[in-house]
Amino acid sequence: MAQRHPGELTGAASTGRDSVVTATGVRRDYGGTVVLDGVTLGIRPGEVVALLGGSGSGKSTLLRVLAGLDPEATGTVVVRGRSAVVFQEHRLLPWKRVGDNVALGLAGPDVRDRVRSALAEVGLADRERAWPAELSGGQAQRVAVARALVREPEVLLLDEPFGALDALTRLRMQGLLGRLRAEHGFAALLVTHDVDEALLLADRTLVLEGGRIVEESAVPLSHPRAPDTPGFGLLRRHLLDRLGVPGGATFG
Ligand SMILES: Nc1ncnc2c1ncn2[C@@H]1O[C@H](COP(=O)(O)OP(=O)(O)OP(=O)(O)O)[C@@H](O)[C@H]1O
Repeated sequence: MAQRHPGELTGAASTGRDSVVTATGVRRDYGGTVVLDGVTLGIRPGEVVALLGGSGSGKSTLLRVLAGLDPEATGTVVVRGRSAVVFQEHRLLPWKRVGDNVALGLAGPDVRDRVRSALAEVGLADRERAWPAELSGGQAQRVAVARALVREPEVLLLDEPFGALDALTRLRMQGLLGRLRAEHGFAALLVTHDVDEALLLADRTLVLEGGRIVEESAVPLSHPRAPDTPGFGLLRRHLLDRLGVPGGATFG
């Protein structure tokens, strides 16, 4: 896998120079089974792209490649600026307090202030000294978001970040992510199974199937969005059809 630095991109992809993430011809197989078969995509600065696809279609594999976590993949990935990853599981270290988890790997005199500010942004200003085991699932995932935010990323890579949460907490977290994105302007790749989540948050949706991006749709809906936002139902039906859930949309 070629991981290049800004300035080295030679215009190889149509996704090109105005992208904060550019992947070109990404391939990955596991023991001869091809999971990614030449994926090319770009994400523009500040753009939220939702990556949909059936179970096992390779969404998490692609996200790991974009995060630089898969040395076995081939192709080219260029990420301009800092990126941070949020996984479905919070991945907090149980032996470190919340604040120390958020501060992990950071250095400098202002780290504590930055940690406090990130925790305040996710509504957990008062939990800096708590242990991960003392948090609810939603709170732990908010700490994971704070840990990503504190790095001031240009790109957030989100792998089913709310997939393990109950429906109500999930809705709240979607709202939080939308607000943080509006305030900070980071770009994001959001891996999700949830068509509604994709349409609530994304500027564009991609569908991964057979190792390739087979579908790309703009989501030209105004914010804030809800399932009764005009146009939402049509897009929902289109995506569900594309994902092989015909008739799955009941409104629009
Ligand atoms: N470490 C691994 N070793 C072998 N096969 C793997 C490995 N990781 C993933 N796979 C396989 O690669 C395929 C894609 O997996 P991946 O987790 O990327 O899919 P996904 O679209 O994220 O799935 P889901 O939506 O169910 O999380 C699956 O068939 C999976 O079994």
